[in-house]
Amino acid sequence: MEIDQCLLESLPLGQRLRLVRRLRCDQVRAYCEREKVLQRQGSARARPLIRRKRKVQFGSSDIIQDAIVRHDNKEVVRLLKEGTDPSMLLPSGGSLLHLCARHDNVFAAELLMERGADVNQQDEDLWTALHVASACDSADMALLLLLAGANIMLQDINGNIPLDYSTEGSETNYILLKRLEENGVDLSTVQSMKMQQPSTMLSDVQYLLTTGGSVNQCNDEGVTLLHIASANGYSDVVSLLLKNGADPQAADNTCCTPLHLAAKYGQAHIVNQLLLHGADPMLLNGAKDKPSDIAATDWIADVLLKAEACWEERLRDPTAPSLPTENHYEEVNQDVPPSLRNSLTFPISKRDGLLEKDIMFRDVAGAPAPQPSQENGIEGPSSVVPGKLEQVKLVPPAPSDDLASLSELTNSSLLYEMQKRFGNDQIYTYIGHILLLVNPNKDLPIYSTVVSQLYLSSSGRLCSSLPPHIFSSAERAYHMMMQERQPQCFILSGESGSGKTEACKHIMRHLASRSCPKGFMLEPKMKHVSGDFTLHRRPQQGLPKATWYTWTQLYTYALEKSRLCSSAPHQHNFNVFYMMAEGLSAEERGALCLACDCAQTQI
Ligand SMILES: Nc1ncnc2c1ncn2[C@@H]1O[C@H](COP(=O)(O)OP(=O)(O)OP(=O)(O)O)[C@@H](O)[C@H]1O
Repeated sequence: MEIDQCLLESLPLGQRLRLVRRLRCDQVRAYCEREKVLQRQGSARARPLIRRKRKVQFGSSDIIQDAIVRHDNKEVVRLLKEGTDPSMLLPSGGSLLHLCARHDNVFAAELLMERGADVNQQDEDLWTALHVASACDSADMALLLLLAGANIMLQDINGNIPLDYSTEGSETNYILLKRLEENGVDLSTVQSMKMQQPSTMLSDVQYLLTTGGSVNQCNDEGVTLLHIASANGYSDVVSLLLKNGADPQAADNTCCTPLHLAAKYGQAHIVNQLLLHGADPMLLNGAKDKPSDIAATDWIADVLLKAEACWEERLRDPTAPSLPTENHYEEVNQDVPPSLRNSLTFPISKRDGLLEKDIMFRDVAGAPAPQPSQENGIEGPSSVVPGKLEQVKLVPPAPSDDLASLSELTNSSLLYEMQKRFGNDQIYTYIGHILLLVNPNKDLPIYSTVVSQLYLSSSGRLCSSLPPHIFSSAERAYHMMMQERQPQCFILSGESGSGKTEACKHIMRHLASRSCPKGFMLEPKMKHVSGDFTLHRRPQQGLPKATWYTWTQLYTYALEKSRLCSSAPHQHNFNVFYMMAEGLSAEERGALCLACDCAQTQI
């Protein structure tokens, strides 16, 4: 209904109001009609979508990997019978046999080898399945691989044979030594075989010099001979290169100098050599780290920090000495991961993976298992005995680490991935910046100081070669706090018993060791008093347990007392009550007035 404005103004007030009211009513009615039609159209469009069942389909390669990890050998047999390729390569360049060795699935390994899988297949770090079995101390697997003809002398890109990754005194170590003995190879032969590489490089450099070649030539990655020799610890080669004019400040494409690499890979003597030849300890690499920031050992970091102080002093006073005089070279090599000593000349970019692999698989038989958390859940870094080897098993990164990258994110694909990951002890998963945690309800060797240090980063960006972890979320929050100069807050939400308190302890431990690596104990301020924001509860029904971290203090606020006396349907009460109900004796229950039925009903 349309009204002429002039006509409207000419009407007396009472009529005008009635007319306008009618007009408004018409408008509202028309609006409601339109809404209804739109809703009908919307639901008509949505209905076929609901009826159409979505099916998530995975390739046979994913399914067989999953079956191997879960030890579902019937499934492995079925898939192989249906024609799944036993020699397929994994994204890491490894084979299904590597996966079997990683998860100690001897039966599946046998099946794969029967069907022609290559027992000596090497992954991109040149690890064979036997390297993996040795690192994981899987004696049965090592034996099987050796019986199937695995080459015990194959070297990885660091020149290490499987024996180098086995733990002295372990069964795997014994099997490997026995096999070497049977083949007439003694340890000195192995050693000299490994030493061949530096002498080959030395003679190559000598040849280059006699033919007038440049010692400063670099490859496509900007890596010079001095980078390679420094990273690998080839002292003689480094001396020769430096004597013949190699540039100690040469930077590769990631702005790393030979000093960065020597520091990072724990080559203490090379660090000394380079500093003596004028290498600048103040130069920053692409990640804005000085060599001292990425040093593999405290000793090297100390030497570099002293050198930095001298350089700074020299800027003020050019007559000051360029280097401190003391030298403790002999003390250092024990700290360097064995796999990184006596290494070969392989692309530098490869070496990061090896350093991490070495730490991931470091699993010392006889080494004490990680101690259960203290009452406050926070082991101060001071509690870690220096030099003690800790058990660490991180699962290598996988494409499913971030579910946000799945091409189709539905309930079923999400659940499938989470279940698969859980079975593989991958309890952490990203969805973008959110970290999902599935409570493993068992101790996993992924919270030691070594792991915490692995996740330290100078920029707050997650290292792509590390799997999702609560430490990386803590690290991110720390960097956000430093960048934005704003307090940061973690919201831990989940059902009772889902692991929020444990997660909180791990965050605290990481932040504590980051803020004071030399160690201090935090006050036990955490108390199990609060309720939590559960997954099922709407925000107005309960508030999240909120935790603020202010360097040394952790406050846990109990904001949800209602959960004690009036649980909503399908909601759990506090975990501790279920434990009490199950674990307390009749007397103890009586003393706590829990004997009657109403107490049971309460939980
Ligand atoms: N990351 C983990 N690794 C190993 N065990 C864990 C982990 N997280 C939780 N747990 C186990 O689950 C139990 C319950 O976890 P936690 O107390 O953290 O749950 P919660 O969510 O804080 O529970 P509530 O809401 O009742 O306080 C722990 O006592 C521990 O045994």
